[in-house]
Amino acid sequence: MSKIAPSILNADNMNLGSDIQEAIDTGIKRFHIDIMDGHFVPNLSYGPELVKDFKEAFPNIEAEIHLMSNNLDVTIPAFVKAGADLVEFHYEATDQVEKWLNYLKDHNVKAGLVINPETPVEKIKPYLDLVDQILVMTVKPGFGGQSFRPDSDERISQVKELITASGKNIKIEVDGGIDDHTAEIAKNAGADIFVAGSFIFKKGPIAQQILKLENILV
Ligand SMILES: O=C(CO)[C@H](O)[C@H](O)COP(=O)(O)O
Ligand SMILES: [Co+2]
Repeated sequence: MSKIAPSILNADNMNLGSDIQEAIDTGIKRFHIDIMDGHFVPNLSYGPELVKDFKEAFPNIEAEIHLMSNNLDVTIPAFVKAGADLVEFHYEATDQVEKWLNYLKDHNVKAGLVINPETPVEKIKPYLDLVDQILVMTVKPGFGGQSFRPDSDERISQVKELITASGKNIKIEVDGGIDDHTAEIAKNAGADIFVAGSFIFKKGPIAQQILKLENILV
């Protein structure tokens, strides 16, 4: 299974279905859908209708929701109802992390916890029994096309150590500024899943860009 989760944020909105299909044709099984609420981050993106349409069009492909919202009472139930396969929300967005991780488990949706670059890595420790995935942000959330932060490899290694010590099977995902150079840095630090947006959708033919990443990640 591909370790790459393309972020559609920088895909061509007027040709979104065909951009997604082109990526699927290379073997992609999961897409990363960035939800920005204009409040937790200073940008706006998609709503639950997009996720519903995605699942209708591509029922066998995973929709991973990166929820950049602090209005979780509204947004988590809405994206669960829309058919999300995995929802990852920010540690920084709520003081009810445990409640929302349990909500996702109760609804048979995989649960991820996201940490921003400034958040101490140890903050994830109390939640390792409840998560399927930890997303280590490698840029400040809110915009595509930023540069991978140079302290990211150390943070990924620290998350890896915490997960190994816990004995749990939790995936580490990285998001922000991933290309065929930074993917290798993140991989060597212990990342399992690689989100890439502008590298896949803006820097060349989609299939060719995915292949460049696959070659690094084998
Ligand atoms: O969560 C995100 C931004 O907040 C995006 O997933 C991320 O930025 C991907 O885009 P790129 O690969 O262009 O950095
Ligand atoms: Co994202």
